[in-house]
Amino acid sequence: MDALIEVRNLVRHYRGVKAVDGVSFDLRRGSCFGLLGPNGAGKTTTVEMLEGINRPDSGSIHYKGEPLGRRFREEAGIMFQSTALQEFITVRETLQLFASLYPRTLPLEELVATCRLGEFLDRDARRLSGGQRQRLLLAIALVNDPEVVFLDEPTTGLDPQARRNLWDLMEAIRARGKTILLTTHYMEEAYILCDEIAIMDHGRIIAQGTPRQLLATHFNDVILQLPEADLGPAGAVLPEARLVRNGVVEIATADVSGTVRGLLEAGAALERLRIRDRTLEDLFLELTGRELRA
Ligand SMILES: Nc1ncnc2c1ncn2[C@@H]1O[C@H](COP(=O)(O)OP(=O)(O)OP(=O)(O)O)[C@@H](O)[C@H]1O
Repeated sequence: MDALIEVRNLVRHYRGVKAVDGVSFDLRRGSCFGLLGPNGAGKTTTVEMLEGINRPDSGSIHYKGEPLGRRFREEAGIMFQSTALQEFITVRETLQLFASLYPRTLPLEELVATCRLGEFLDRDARRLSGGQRQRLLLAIALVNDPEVVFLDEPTTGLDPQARRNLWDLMEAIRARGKTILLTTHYMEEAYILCDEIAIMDHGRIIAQGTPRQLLATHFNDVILQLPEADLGPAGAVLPEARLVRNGVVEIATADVSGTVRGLLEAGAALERLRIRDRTLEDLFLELTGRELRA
């Protein structure tokens, strides 16, 4: 897979704040690339520079080997975090309005079917639920049948069901060969949807790779979870790697048998013991010392 977009050494300051501090990556054709990070990491600023709506102080962005220009604008689709929808017009009219801005567009029926807008096509576009609104914004991003789609935190604020619905739509878009750049603070979302992930913090990429690669490179252990109340006297002799979350102790270990034996010998009750794999959330915590959703 070759690079559709090449990003090199992007830097962007806002009055003393280095929002983006030397970011480089390739967006490969047909892939879903995830930019992950906490609030203020620099994701939106990075995406806005790729979208051509925010100018870098330095660095370069090439689309199909050329600086961003008319070709890029015609072939890119953008789903903004918030788009002011026109008052008193329906979903159908909103789509027609956006379609009128492009020389080449997808047929309306196809957009409606892809984004499942059929049920509320004639409703005032401002009277939609959060999930319906995101589906409309996604349809707007697809109106010109783009090659590359930018999705900036598309599922933030949605309930779990609506989030899953949107994931299905994103999968369907990728299955049609589109290239996707997604920003999110949801690890699970990135893990499920993305071929490649870059984790950002303080304007820099601090880790990059496929979700599996990232976890395999950084971890060779699993997490044992046990309610703190069940530790009993073992609490005093616990291995160092422990973390208490909502009353549950987490013990990182590469030697499950040995650790379980040790806990039993030290008097812990293990009926409620759980084992979980490492997640991207753990990776972020390990790399930065902070929780991702801080
Ligand atoms: N227009 C602006 N003027 C001044 N500072 C800004 C502006 N936009 C962003 N910043 C600052 O730049 C940094 C990066 O912000 P950015 O919005 O790119 O992060 P983000 O990772 O997208 O965060 P979020 O997840 O909250 O959207 C933050 O410190 C932010 O306060």
